[in-house]
Amino acid sequence: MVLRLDEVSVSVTTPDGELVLLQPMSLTLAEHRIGLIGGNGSGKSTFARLLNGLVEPTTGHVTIDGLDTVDDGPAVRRAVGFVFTDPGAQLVMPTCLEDVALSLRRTVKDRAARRAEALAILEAIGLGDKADTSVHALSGGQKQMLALAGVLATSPRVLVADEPTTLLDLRNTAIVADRLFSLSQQLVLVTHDLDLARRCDRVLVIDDAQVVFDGDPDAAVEHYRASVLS
Ligand SMILES: Nc1ncnc2c1ncn2[C@@H]1O[C@H](COP(=O)(O)OP(=O)(O)OP(=O)(O)O)[C@@H](O)[C@H]1O
Repeated sequence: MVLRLDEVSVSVTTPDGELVLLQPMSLTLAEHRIGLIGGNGSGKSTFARLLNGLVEPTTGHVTIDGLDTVDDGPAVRRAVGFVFTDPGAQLVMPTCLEDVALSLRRTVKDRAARRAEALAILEAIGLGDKADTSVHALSGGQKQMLALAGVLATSPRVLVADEPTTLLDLRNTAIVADRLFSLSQQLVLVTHDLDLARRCDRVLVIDDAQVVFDGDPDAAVEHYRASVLS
C-alpha cells in the first residue's frame, strides 16, 4: 500500500487562536513497517489518525492507495485498521466472543459460521477459554490482544497502532509486539519503545509538529536521543 501525504497540515481553532498540530508536509510511505517516534505532544497521534480519516487534513490530501481519506472515508476505514493505546476504547461487546464476532459481521454473514470463526480467532491468541468471559475481566495484555484480533478480523490492508504497548508490562509488550511484527499487512506503529522502533524498516521522528528525521531506524533513534539529551 502507498500512503501519501500531499502538502498536508493540521490545525485547530482554539480560544487563543489557531493552533498548528502538524506543519505542512509531503510524504510517501510504502515500507512494510513504519515507526513514528517523538516526545509527548509532538504530533504523532495526529499523524497516525490522518491515515484512516479520524483526523482530516486542514490543507492538502491524504491518500491510501489512491483513496482519499475525506472523499472515500468508508473505503479508507475498511482498508486501514486502527489500534488505540487503551484497548477499552475499542472493546464494545459484553463478551470476548461477541466482540470478535462483531468485527466479522461484514465478511461472515452466517451466524454459526461467524461464531465458529470468532472462536478460532480467540483460540489463536490464547483466549479460547475466555469466549464467554466479560471483556472487562481480562488483563491489560489480554485486552490489547483481543482489540488487535478484533481489528485484524476486519481484514484491513494497513494497520495503524498508536502506542499499543504503552500500558503493558514487559511480557505482554513482547507478545503484542511479536504479533504486530508477524503481520503480513503494512504496519504504522507509534511508539515510545525505541526497541520496537528499531524493528521497523523506516522511522519518522516527529518534534514540534514536524518530521525532523526520516529514514534508517537506528539513525532515527539516535537522532531522537540526541535531541532529547542536548
Ligand atoms: N483537537 C485538538 N484540539 C486542541 N489541541 C489538540 C487537539 N488534538 C491534539 N491537540 C494537541 O496537539 C498536540 C499534539 O497532539 P498528539 O496527540 O498528536 O501528540 P502525540 O505526539 O501523539 O503525544 P503523546 O506521545 O503524548 O501521545 C498536543 O499538544 C495536543 O494537546
